[in-house]
Amino acid sequence: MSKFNNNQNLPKNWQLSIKYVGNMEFKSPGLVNSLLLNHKDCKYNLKEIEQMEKIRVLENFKKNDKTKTESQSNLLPKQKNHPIPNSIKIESLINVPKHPAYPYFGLFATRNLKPDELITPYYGFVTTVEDSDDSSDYCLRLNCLAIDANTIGNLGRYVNDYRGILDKPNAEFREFINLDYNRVEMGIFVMKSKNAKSGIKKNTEICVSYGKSFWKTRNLYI
Ligand SMILES: C[S@@+](CC[C@H](N)C(=O)[O-])C[C@H]1O[C@@H](n2cnc3c(N)ncnc32)[C@H](O)[C@@H]1O
Repeated sequence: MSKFNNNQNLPKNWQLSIKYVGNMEFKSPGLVNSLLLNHKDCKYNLKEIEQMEKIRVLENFKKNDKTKTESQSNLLPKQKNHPIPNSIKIESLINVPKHPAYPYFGLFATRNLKPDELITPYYGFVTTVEDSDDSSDYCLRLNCLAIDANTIGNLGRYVNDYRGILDKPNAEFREFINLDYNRVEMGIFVMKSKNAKSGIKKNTEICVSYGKSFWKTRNLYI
């Protein structure tokens, strides 16, 4: 067991060299202010806030999948941990040599996921964009902040890009408002669709698009 993950329930196939977190871990406490809806330093304007989906994340996950909340010590005051979702799992690709992310991991659905459903928030180590590591394969922008799940993260860090796996992405990164904290977060959502039959079927890999610029800097899929 690594020094990071003592006394914690970890998702199956979680790599022990990575610290599992059920919430964002801010480099300094003040950074959260730019995400807080009622804070003077909030970086989002009223129109942007109005347009974002508002979700009571803990309630949502407890209701859909009967997940339990874990406790953890090094969070900001009043932060609870997001439960490990039961609706997704990390799968090793060690026996899938044709998979473009072989021999590492991918994120898969353990039940049918509905169109537009929040699959998981994306958590990791949060810094300003200036302080972030450009070369990280796990780094996402959230306005003036960067969430890097390279060494600290949750299940979201295992989502692969669709290229070479699916014809098109079945999920997407999207900002939303987590009403548990009244703050903006980044989430992985099932693609929206008017067709109730779409969504993501059980045991399918969940794949987003990282965007062309991600691959351009890595000289792949260009
Ligand atoms: C956020 S990680 C995804 C999880 C990663 N597969 C793992 O096991 O940790 C991003 C990295 O996964 C790999 N990857 C993801 N999607 C890929 C794809 N479609 N083709 C090739 N490599 C991919 C690349 O190495 C990329 O830099």
